[in-house]
Amino acid sequence: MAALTPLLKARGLKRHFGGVKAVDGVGLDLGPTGVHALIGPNGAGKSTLVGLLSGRITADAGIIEFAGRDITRLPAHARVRLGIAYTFQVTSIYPRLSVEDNVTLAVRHPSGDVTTAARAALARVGLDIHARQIAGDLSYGHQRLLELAMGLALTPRLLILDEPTQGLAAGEIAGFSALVRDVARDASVLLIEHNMDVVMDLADRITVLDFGRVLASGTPDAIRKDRAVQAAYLGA
Ligand SMILES: Nc1ncnc2c1ncn2[C@@H]1O[C@H](COP(=O)(O)OP(=O)(O)OP(=O)(O)O)[C@@H](O)[C@H]1O
Repeated sequence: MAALTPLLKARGLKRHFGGVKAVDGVGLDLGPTGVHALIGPNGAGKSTLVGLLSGRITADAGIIEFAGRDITRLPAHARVRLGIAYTFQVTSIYPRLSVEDNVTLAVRHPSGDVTTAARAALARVGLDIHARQIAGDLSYGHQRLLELAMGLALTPRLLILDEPTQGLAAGEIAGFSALVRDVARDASVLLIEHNMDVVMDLADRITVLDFGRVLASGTPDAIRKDRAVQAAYLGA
């Protein structure tokens, strides 16, 4: 994998908010497949970093390349078109619309058969039987699956999941993890996650942020053994 060109490559990314160095010189390589987890204490800069990668937040400095192309200044919608999908930390569905309409709306540029893509995405997360239901009536766990379907309908090359298991029951987490593992077979998944069991179970690689900087990056095993990570984050 190290010899392959990464799908996404970020170097020297910076974003400060007043005196707060939310992201302060971060480099990141994401492979074309697999799960890369982004972890770190509250306020470490995880959400800001994914905001920079998805284009919702503009960088003060640094460079982001996606599939060999400089996307640093591209707006978010153009990045979606290139294959970067993003699901939010809080549910972002349209509660009054049907499940299927939510997914159809998520596919912004209507080239190709949107309905087929929407149905395939719903089937993949197991919500096809709820397609006609009003999204706001779904259970919380199903709403999170709907969000995943909205991301998958874009057939992303990179899927960014911001705390996807937050608020899910243990049984739901197992199902969700299986799905993420399946998605990561042919796409890159960047997972922001506080649940360390989920991280250690799913991640091929982990990057640890602390105070807006990369504290460590490596395999789950290397991260678990890393002294600086233990001291700053894992509390071991
Ligand atoms: N729009 C903003 N304006 C001012 N400060 C901000 C803004 N966004 C983030 N910050 C600050 O930047 C730092 C990093 O925040 P960020 O949300 O990226 O961290 P995080 O690792 O995602 O935290 P959490 O795990 O709690 O979601 C924090 O100190 C936060 O208060």
